[in-house]
Amino acid sequence: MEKPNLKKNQEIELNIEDLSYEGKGVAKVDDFTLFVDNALPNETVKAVITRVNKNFGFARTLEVLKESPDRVHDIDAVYAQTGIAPLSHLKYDKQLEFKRNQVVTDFDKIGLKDVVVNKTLGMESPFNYRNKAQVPVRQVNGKLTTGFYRRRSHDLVPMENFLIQDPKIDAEILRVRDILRKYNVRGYDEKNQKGQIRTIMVRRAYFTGEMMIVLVSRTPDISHYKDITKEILDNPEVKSLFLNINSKNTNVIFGQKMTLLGGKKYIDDEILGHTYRISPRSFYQVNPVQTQNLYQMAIDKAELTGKENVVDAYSGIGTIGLSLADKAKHVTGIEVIEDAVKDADQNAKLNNITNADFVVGKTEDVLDEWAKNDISVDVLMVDPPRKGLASSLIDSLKNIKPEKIVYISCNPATLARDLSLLSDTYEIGDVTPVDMFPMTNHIESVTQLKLK
Ligand SMILES: C[S@@+](CC[C@H](N)C(=O)[O-])C[C@H]1O[C@@H](n2cnc3c(N)ncnc32)[C@H](O)[C@@H]1O
Repeated sequence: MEKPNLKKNQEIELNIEDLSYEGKGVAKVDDFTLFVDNALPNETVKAVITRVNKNFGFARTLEVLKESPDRVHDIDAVYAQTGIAPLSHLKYDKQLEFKRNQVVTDFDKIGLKDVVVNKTLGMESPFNYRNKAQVPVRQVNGKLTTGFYRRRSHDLVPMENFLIQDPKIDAEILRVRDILRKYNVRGYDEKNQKGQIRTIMVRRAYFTGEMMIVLVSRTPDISHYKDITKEILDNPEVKSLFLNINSKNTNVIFGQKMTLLGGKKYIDDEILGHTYRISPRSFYQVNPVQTQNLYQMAIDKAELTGKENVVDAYSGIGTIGLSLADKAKHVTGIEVIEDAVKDADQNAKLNNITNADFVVGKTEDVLDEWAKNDISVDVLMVDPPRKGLASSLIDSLKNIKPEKIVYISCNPATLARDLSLLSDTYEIGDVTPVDMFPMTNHIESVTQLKLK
């Protein structure tokens, strides 16, 4: 392939042919692929080239010259330029179609052409759903400012309405921002490694309204921190306030040191009628409405009769295992983060659940031990991170042979890979994508596997 003579900052007219996995328009210039922000298939756009790599490049739409009927107009184009809502310019029903098509494509690629992929289960109201915000903070024009990153950069786009977050979280971010401004606390200066606050994290429990705030600072020396603590806790919904110190030049949000400034160490929320305790570092699903739909679907696919030993692998704070405990003989959760396991143990007690316990460890290590010791599992629920299941875990599963596996996935590519590896031992049921992340390109799905 001859690389065309394209340069950064060059303006160019492009015909968009497809939508990439990341939700970018795909255009070809003499067979050279450009990924274009805020562009849809069948559109012609005027764009500016933002990067040229060896085999592909990136561009940003400046003007839509010929428009797709699938484009949405009433949402500010600024959202499509940031990583927070990269699909907000696409009609919602088309977003759901796009997500289903991605799953179909990934299954086709791996050779699982016969697996049925159902329609994506969407939301009735696909905005303001997130119960957690991690908002970057910078010093802009001499003021501590909150917003979101422009895509593929750390440039802050100042924002007050974040479109997909709980509006009470958006309001709280502005209130905290103003308190910090009042005491002359500075926003982070990434380039010069100066300034203080780099992120404000807010979690708001959907069912109880309790809020947790974590101020992530480059340095621990925040003057007036007692006044700041008092004013932040003046909002009676804020039940927990932490200061986290992260002095490294890194994309990882939290540093090692997490100090409680005021209130309690956790907040409580409810899912499917159970109460959960959530610590700042624990994984907790971000879309409360769809989480209940997702969990219910997963529990239904487990087809429990009350006699089963169930493993909830990648259990987080125990939400899936505890939601199904009353339908099983016993539940064992496996989770690598110790704090989350402590939360899970606490959550079992809080809900008077006596047939569930949780172990700290990697699922692949724990189940390898179980395979060696002939410990049986009737039903396995797996909800791994994006990288999917370790290959050693697939080997252990072929020895342990649970009757059923329910696979909750947040990455259709690794789901397809893992199901293909298990397909000699398991019958693969239909796959249902569940839209946990409207306006973004992220795809969650649930599948049932039955031992052949
Ligand atoms: C997608 S989250 C699911 C959590 C939980 N099932 C829920 O719905 O809230 C994945 C979880 O797996 C944990 N994790 C990551 N790698 C792991 C591993 N190898 N073994 C066990 N847990 C792991 C993470 O800490 C995280 O809590």
